[in-house]
Amino acid sequence: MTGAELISFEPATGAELWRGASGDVDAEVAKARAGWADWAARPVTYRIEALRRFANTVRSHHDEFADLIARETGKPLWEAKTEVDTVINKVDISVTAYSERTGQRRLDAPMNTRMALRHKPHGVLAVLGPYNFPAHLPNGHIVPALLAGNAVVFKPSEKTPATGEMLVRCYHEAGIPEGCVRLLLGGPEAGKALSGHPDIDGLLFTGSARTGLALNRQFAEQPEKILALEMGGNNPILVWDSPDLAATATLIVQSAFTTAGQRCTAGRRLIVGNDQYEPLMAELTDLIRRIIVDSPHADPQPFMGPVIDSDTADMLTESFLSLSTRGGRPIVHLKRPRGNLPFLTPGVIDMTEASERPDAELFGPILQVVRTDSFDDAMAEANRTRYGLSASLMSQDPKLFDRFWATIRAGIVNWNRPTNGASSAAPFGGIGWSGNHRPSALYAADYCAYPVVSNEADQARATIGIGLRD
Ligand SMILES: NC(=O)c1ccc[n+]([C@@H]2O[C@H](COP(=O)([O-])OP(=O)(O)OC[C@H]3O[C@@H](n4cnc5c(N)ncnc54)[C@H](O)[C@@H]3O)[C@@H](O)[C@H]2O)c1
Ligand SMILES: O=CCC[C@H](NC(=O)CCC(=O)O)C(=O)O
Repeated sequence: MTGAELISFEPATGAELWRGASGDVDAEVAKARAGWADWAARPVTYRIEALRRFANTVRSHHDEFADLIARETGKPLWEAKTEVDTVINKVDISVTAYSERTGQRRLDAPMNTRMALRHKPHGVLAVLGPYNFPAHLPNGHIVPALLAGNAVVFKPSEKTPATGEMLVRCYHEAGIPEGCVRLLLGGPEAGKALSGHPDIDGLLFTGSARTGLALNRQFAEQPEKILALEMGGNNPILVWDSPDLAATATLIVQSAFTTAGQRCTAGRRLIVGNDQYEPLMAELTDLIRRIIVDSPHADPQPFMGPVIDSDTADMLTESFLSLSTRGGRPIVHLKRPRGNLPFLTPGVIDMTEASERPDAELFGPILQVVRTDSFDDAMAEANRTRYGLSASLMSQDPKLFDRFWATIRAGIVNWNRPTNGASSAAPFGGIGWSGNHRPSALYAADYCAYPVVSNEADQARATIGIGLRD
């Protein structure tokens, strides 16, 4: 039980947006436990219908919801609208995934018997959400979890409690029982108490590698609990013999700076052959100069808004400086144009000659560039990370893409496409410090239920034919 006050501020103005009290972990878990059995016992068609009502409820609040997300995260309104669309679309995608991956079907069986494969829910699942997609990403766990028959205790990021609250309100307004989806407000301490609670059956997490690794340790001796970790990335973009460098530059900007670089799949490291370096930097700097950084509701709409808060902006500014003190050469300086407000303009820094290239996810609009002589060196550089979420090759050569695909260590491997903007209709996840081999999106169905195989016959029949005395 905490009860401590929680306040969220609009990054773009610094104004207070929302204020409320942190929740009571024991009470929320107990309510979910009490609500679970009835929900799990309902036929899946009932749960599908309830979730379709949820999609319609969100649709009916579309503009209000997008406005809130834009205010609370600082992302542009156009982008917040796409986040709400993704929340809505998640329902149909999850229904398809449920039946394809975890529904029920017959398996081959000996004569006079049957074998059935069915799936059961785990029970009460905790969901911990990040701030960058405060509705879409937790919803990407919650919808498949509910569909499979679990109850959920959801703790949104302490930086986006208002969006978390609105998401849960939509489930309840749609008639999903209050015992099935519980909202727990609070910060990391509430997260720790929830993830360590003895009465949860698993944890579905989206957030940083630092937190994910701590959770991995916490769950190490609890094999009975499911743990799905969706974490960050230090994602490479490799440019090699790309014929249209203007188009390539747009894909790089889209990868690195959409959502002010606050996407787990953002392109963080640009690796480029020496002969294309100069013309590519010219295209890139031209394009970056045209990027509008402004408030979420500004007209014209900006490409990107501020980062989430001033502490984060301070940390990113210091990180950029620290990269230069290690020998990085700024190509486009990261700037903070509006005093203490957390607006940042994109920064690009050449790290080729640096004494050290730290393998850290800088979660903001910073792109590090490395030049190489050979494609092999470029591949080695791309794989020089403990993370492994997304990677892109920009090249016209299909043979290079074959080599890239075979050698790169990542869960999303793209060709002449951005590192981000992944589809909900495909599996989504990474390796290394990016996840624990429980991919989300289409494959979220897999970690929301466990398979149960039944060998069945209508009546008992004698089966031992040999080895018995008369
Ligand atoms: N792979 C993905 O799908 C994906 C998607 C979005 C964001 N991310 C990653 O999320 C990060 C940004 O989000 P963030 O800063 O909110 O992440 P975070 O790890 O700081 O927080 C995520 C959630 O965990 C809680 N938490 C923090 N410390 C905890 C602890 N010790 N025990 C239990 N709970 C704790 C937070 O309160 C929050 O709800 C980035 O690293 C980004 O790459 C990953
Ligand atoms: O910040 C991390 C998510 C980024 C986003 N990925 C998805 O939305 C995956 C699809 C899903 O979970 O439904 C992206 O790649 O931009």
